[in-house]
Amino acid sequence: MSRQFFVGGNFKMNPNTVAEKRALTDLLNQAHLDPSVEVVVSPPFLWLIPLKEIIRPEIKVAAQNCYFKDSGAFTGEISPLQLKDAGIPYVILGHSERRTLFHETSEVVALKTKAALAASLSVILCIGETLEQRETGQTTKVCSEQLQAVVDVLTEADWSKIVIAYEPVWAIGTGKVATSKQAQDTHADVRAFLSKAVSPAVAQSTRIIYGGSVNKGNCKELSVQPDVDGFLVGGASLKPEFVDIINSTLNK
Ligand SMILES: O=C[C@H](O)COP(=O)(O)O
Repeated sequence: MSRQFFVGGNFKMNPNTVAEKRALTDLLNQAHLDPSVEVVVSPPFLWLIPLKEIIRPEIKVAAQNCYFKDSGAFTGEISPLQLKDAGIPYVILGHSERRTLFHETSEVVALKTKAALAASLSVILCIGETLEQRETGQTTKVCSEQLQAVVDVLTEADWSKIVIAYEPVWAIGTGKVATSKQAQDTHADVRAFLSKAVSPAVAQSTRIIYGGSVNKGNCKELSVQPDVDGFLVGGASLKPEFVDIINSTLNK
């Protein structure tokens, strides 16, 4: 089964100025983008709706987080229903910055994933190991445990709206990209886990994308790996090279 290549731009807490926002929007609106690639950009909450209104229609937008309740006294949070009502189709959940800096456990990520799917959002579900965990041979175990928490609360049908982003923590924002072999091997392990824990059909159809220091220099080699179905791009998604990354599978 062929899986549509997916490129997400996670802007994180950027950009800060109107001029930078305009430059980024103009870049994406004017570039030639491979029409076969699903492109999703994820700005900070404040910019979600304005960006959605001015970005070319084939580019979708994603929130960078949401809570697991529909409404109520949860100061500072945004609910999946509010995102849905605002016409936001995707949400990123479980990013390592949320797990580390904001102490989100795999169980909380699972609750958020379940709530987002219940609100008919699609989810970019992030998993990944630290450097110490990789060096002690725990990569597969860590990724499997992070996924198992989500498997435990979902049905098989729910997986059609999930894109898994494998993002080794040691490669995020460090300039240290995983080698194409490291990425391929881990993606293959994640797919094998899905096959056992959910079903072979879900394993075959679920997109597993790579994130961590992706740039225009390394995207092509990563993109040809059979289990790499796209990218979640941080720093480079704020730069003109994001267009090269979106187009990385052209003429491959
Ligand atoms: O969500 C994106 C990842 O955190 C990757 O960020 P990066 O491309 O800046 O390393």
